[in-house]
Amino acid sequence: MLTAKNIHQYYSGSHILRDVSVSATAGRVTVLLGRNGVGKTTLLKSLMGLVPIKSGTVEFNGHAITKATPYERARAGIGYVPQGREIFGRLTVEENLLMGLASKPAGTPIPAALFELFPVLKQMLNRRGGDLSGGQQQQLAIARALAAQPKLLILDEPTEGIQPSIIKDIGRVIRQLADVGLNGQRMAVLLCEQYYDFAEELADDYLVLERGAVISQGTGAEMVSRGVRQMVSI
Ligand SMILES: Nc1ncnc2c1ncn2[C@@H]1O[C@H](COP(=O)(O)OP(=O)(O)OP(=O)(O)O)[C@@H](O)[C@H]1O
Repeated sequence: MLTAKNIHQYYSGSHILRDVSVSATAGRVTVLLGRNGVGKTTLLKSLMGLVPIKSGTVEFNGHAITKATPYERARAGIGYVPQGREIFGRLTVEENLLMGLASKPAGTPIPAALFELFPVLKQMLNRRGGDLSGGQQQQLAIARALAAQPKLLILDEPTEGIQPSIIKDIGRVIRQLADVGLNGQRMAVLLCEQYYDFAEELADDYLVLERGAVISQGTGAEMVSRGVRQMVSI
């Protein structure tokens, strides 16, 4: 579904991503791990087109999207949940969800399946985003990215600052999205995560970044034998 090859990225002269290749496949959760500041967010932003890559290629469903704008990538079927959630605090939950439909024709409804995944959002439709707890905001951010029914969901550290019970719910949702999708179509999930146990439990595939380069990758089942926990521990 998504294939990115040989990505190099720089921020004002510093080499941030070094020849990174990554792919994501329908029905599978691919986990991106690495310590603070190794370039994980930069990689996800590059895949979403939020920062232009210096060199390398990105293909989505067989089409080159290397030069596509974030809007075009959203229209092509990529959903993005940014680090820190970026909820519109003054807008209601419903309005936040409608923002997720910006790439769809006017009048496209919010998929009812979202409220089955996150029942709490249904009860809070008229509350302001800023009045929700951190965990509820994270659920809202995921639901907003799902509103346009993407084929690939990219999540940047969805467990950051979230209480354990909601982390469990989010983990269940991610598994369900990969296994059966929102409406029966299995999704590809690319998840950047610092919380190792959560990552290991969900990973069908993994890759580890260190100083902008991939130092290990394989299937989720190989994470223990390859010592991935030690690679990312501080
Ligand atoms: N806009 C920017 N301009 C210049 N340097 C940046 C910018 N954004 C990030 N960096 C630097 O690029 C490197 C990679 O940052 P990035 O946020 O991608 O790392 P990360 O692995 O996601 O870290 P974290 O886990 O802390 O979110 C860091 O050294 C960071 O300081």
